[in-house]
Amino acid sequence: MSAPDTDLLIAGARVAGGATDVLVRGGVVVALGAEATAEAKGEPARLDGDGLDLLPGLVDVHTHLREPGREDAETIATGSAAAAAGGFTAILAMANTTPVTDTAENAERVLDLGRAAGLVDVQPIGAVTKDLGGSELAELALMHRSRAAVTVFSDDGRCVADPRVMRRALEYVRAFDGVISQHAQDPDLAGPSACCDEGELSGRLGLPGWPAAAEASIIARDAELSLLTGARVHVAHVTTAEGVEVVRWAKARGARLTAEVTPHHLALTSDLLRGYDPVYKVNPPLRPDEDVAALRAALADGTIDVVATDHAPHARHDKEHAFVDAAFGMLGLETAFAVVHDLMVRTGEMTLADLTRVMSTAPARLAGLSAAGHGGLIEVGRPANLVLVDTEAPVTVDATRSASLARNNPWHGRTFTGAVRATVLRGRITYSPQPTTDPEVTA
Ligand SMILES: NC(=O)N[C@@H](CC(=O)O)C(=O)O
Ligand SMILES: [Zn+2]
Ligand SMILES: [Zn+2]
Repeated sequence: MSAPDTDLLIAGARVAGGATDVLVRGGVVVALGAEATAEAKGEPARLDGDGLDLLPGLVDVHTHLREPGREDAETIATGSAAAAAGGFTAILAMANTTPVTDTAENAERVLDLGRAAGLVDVQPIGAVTKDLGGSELAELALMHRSRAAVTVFSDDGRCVADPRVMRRALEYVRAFDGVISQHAQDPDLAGPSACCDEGELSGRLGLPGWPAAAEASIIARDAELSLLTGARVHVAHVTTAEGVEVVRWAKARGARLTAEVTPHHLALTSDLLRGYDPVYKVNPPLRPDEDVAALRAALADGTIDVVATDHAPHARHDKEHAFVDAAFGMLGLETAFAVVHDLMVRTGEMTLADLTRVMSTAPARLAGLSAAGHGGLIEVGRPANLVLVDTEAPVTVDATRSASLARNNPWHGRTFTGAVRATVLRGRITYSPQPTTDPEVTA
């Protein structure tokens, strides 16, 4: 997507603490402070940053867009709009579409659809195995060498359970410093109908569960395989205290292992399943209080590197079923900033700079998007991928008003402190609910 012709002046926002003006031209930050206002040409588009904080655009390493295959649940365009509304400037699209993103051609198609939508950079994730089958490796190197330049691979939705397949995949991606994002859950440790945390509650609800050991054992195995191969492993959606402990141990041993947590696993507990509402059905499942507390502590102390949404849109007729029959997954792009800010920053467990690290800088680095101008500092010469946030504003989530096509939103009716006021992709305003002097450029 080309940069807009007019300048963009973001006036008076706090950048790393101090209020300043930021001038964007040709998609790049060209001046900060007094120079920004002085140098602005003609009638620049304006964003009023008074009382707001300007951060590098958020980056999500775990998004499910349902295109191709399930455009009734989400398209690349609607998912991109949800991402922009959530303050994201780049998202990684998971491979579990129909067809699966397991070839260079399929990856390029996702990339091109993302560019056509033009609201966020959509970077395809490649499947580890053909058709997510778990046995035969997908075209890893071809996907990497394609225009899509795939560096993150995942069979997410499924665990790469076979250790020999995981080892071979790691050996392949090590050649170009790729990374495998693992849905860490041993399928042999739970029946095929598992749908909640295995524990006291699953017994009471009469639902089959996944034990924490199913997560921890795969993380431990993959840490060993990372040490063996020298390749990078990323643990998708960690959910248990045991899992966190294994991540800590793996890092202490020097494994090239990173880990992510979702906003919903940081905020919601398995108690919510008492009402059998399928909106709370997600894979891996919501866990009890002790696990949630361990996840928050691990995010705050840096054991968990990134927050990722695992945005998983579903059509109504797939989600609105009896609990056991409903699809797994919940929406997350539009609410991630509010939830994480409210839970971790407003409470004092993290600073806004920490949030920027876990939601922008670290995910950008993980996905190899730093060079493309995601994450990192707001400084002259850097691409203007930015988000303007209000850390004081209350936001009440209304599931009926969403840029996403889907409505499986677990946050409906909840109020959080922290709102996205505008998102900027290479100087273009991709989301802005507030009036600007140039209404033409508002999304
Ligand atoms: N998170 C989910 O519950 N569902 C995901 C798959 C996944 O992330 O494992 C989906 O594709 O719907
Ligand atoms: Zn998953
Ligand atoms: Zn997922």
